[in-house]
Amino acid sequence: MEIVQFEQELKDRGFPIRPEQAKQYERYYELLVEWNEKINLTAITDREEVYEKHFYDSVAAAFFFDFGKVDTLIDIGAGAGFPSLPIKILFPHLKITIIDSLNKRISFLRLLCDELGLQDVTPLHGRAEDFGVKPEHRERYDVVTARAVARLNVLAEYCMPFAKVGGDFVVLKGSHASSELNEAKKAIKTLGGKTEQVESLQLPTDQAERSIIAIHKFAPTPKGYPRKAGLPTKKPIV
Ligand SMILES: C[S@@+](CC[C@H](N)C(=O)[O-])C[C@H]1O[C@@H](n2cnc3c(N)ncnc32)[C@H](O)[C@@H]1O
Repeated sequence: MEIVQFEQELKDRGFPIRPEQAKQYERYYELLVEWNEKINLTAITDREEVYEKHFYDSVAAAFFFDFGKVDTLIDIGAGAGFPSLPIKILFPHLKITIIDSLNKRISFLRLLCDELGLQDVTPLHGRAEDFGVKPEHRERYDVVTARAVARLNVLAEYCMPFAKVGGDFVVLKGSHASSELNEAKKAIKTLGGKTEQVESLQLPTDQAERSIIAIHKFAPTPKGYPRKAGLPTKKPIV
């Protein structure tokens, strides 16, 4: 989608952006493409595709979940910053923590936040399973986000431990959301969650189907979760 369409779509959805925010998205695009030549960040490098499949797709979570009402957000496996950093540009008050197991991507995120002047973003290198048992991160966040990291039953084990009781896990998925949700029912319940909302939308020009799933955390995650690094993938909760 063209930049003007991106801005218009956001405006139509109730999120008009200021010129400084438009500049932040533009600079994000430039740095993504520049750094992508040195380290593998994304397969998508065309400007219009990045605006639609990375920026628009990320901020679409805000069409259904009110990030204005929360303060702290952690993004698990954010890679080049998706979905949390396009959301941060739209909601500058958010305090963001990012965890990714690839250190080169974390280095990119640090530089990106400096260049874009994004405050209160803390990128951390490591695995979700290791951070999720640390008292300073466990059950400390209002909202946990993730996109394109793992199937939902595995992802729930990575993400749910970070959410406060009363907080939410907002996950961005493609067209397989309902089968993944079925498969993840037991994991979500075991980890203290309950699915509250599943919303679908189509990307405006690509027409690809996208889903946003909001899982509410109503009870603490039992102590044994997350299990040791690698186990959630090897033996998902079924
Ligand atoms: C396919 S990329 C998706 C990146 C981004 N969320 C997006 O939508 O473009 C998956 C990312 O998750 C990270 N990742 C995978 N498993 C992880 C784990 N257990 N803990 C932390 N990061 C993980 C990888 O390093 C990678 O950067």
